[in-house]
Amino acid sequence: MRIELLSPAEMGEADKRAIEAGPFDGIGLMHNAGAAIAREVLARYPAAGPVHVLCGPGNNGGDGYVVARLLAESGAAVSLWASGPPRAGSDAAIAAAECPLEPLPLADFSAAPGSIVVDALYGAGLSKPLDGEAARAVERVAGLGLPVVAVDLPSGISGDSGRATGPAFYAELTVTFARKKPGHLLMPGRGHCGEVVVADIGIGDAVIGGLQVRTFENGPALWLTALPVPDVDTHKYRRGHVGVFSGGPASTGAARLSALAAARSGAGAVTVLSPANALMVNAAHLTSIMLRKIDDTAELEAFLAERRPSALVLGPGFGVGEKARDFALAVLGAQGGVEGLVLDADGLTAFRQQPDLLFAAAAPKDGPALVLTPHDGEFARLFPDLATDEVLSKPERARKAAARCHGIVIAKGPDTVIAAPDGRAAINANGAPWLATAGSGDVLAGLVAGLLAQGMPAFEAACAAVWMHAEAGSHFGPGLIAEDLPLALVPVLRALIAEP
Ligand SMILES: NC(=O)C1=CN([C@@H]2O[C@H](COP(=O)(O)OP(=O)(O)OC[C@H]3O[C@@H](n4cnc5c(N)ncnc54)[C@H](O)[C@@H]3O)[C@@H](O)[C@H]2O)[C@@H](O)CC1
Ligand SMILES: [K+]
Repeated sequence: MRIELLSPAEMGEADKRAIEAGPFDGIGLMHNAGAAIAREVLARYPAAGPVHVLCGPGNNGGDGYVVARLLAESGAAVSLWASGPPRAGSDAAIAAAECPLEPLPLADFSAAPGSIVVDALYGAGLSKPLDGEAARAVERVAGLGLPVVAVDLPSGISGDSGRATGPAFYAELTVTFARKKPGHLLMPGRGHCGEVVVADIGIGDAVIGGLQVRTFENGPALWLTALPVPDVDTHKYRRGHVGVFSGGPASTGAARLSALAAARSGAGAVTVLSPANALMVNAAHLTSIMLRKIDDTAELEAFLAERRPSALVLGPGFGVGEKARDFALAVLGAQGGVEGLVLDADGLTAFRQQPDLLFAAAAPKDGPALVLTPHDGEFARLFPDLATDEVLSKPERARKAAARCHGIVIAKGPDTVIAAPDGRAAINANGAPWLATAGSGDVLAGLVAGLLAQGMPAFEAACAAVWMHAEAGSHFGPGLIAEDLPLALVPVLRALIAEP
């Protein structure tokens, strides 16, 4: 698996352990890093004009000296601009000494149109916003519209959080080492990186494996083996039964979108649980999906006992209030059979005054799994302190929220993060802007429930649902509305199930 995302601290540790393990020492790794970047520059810009390499004072700058030397050796016209000499005795100082080019002061940086910029100012060591000559260099490069190849990370972007606390380069290509970092996938970092290439610089899989990394890029490698595939002799109720709570007569569509998605995900049976006054509206729009009247907790408990649904969705179009809270707590307190509850939209907002009530109900280990699917606004309603903590990255926020609510948190957005109470987190990177459409979240909630109902573990189910949902949206593309999504899941599922 190469889906681990290394924080800058973990990457530093990987460097250290790789050096201890050999065969490469620090300067050896730096030579490999520089060579990988030079190779990409030569391959992608074969007819390039002059290349301007901007070097910072640390080891990111060290990589830059190697790139400048190798490009010059290959016959390219190279200018070297440095913010100052590297620290004596560092690997960067060795790389600078090996580079025959005379560095020019970064403060004087200028370049003609048609040039290429290699950004080796700051990488994993970024500790404060870019200012002074580095900030001016970012401005000049942007003003000239020059293509930028970033070494490790575009300078100004945090590898941990993807945040830009000040000016930052916009790269066309970012070449990073061993594994991606969270900052390559989190916004706004992802938008600054351009294409991201991961170069092997001699840090082995065994070294990475020894780090016990808890952050991953979301993709099939993370959950494919847990994806439910029906046995030949299966029965519809063995494929899981999903119940989706419907809102009143004027807001039933959201529940049906969830129900359809649950059905398309492979759940054997799906029932829309409707208040009496919305039964006719729901009945007029449902065919293979079943319908049952539920107006109060007693009717809900009877349904849970008789029909033994394996997962439920509460929230889409449901309305905010006591009924939402009572139903959610009744599901979480159900004895046996219920694998999970997906709480979305109104189901989340309903607990804004008393989130602890919800979190306590999800605490028992043998109870149904809780999956929350908040967008930023809903997240802030349930976890106001975490939402306003500017120090935390999005994965750290989601992790803390997951631990607090004893459930899986799907923190939605262009860089959706899925986190588990045990500290695992996955960052989704196949999101498509087409998904920003009304009802898209209802489909996601149904999809999670459909996978949960088929026995997929909650973290894996949440990760798989987010990825498949995004994949379906990207495949469909322009014109997508939420009604299209359940059917657009079919080719995505087919391709996954066909994978060896
Ligand atoms: N042996 C190794 O450790 C290897 C490191 N590599 C490179 O080394 C980089 C990390 O090197 P460093 O840890 O030296 O860190 P950087 O080169 O990113 O930063 C160097 C130093 O600059 C200072 N600094 C940070 N942000 C600043 C700002 N905005 N303005 C002014 N000064 C600032 C800090 O004191 C920081 O330690 C990686 O990104 C990668 O490019 C690669 O060569 C692979 C091998
Ligand atoms: K950089």
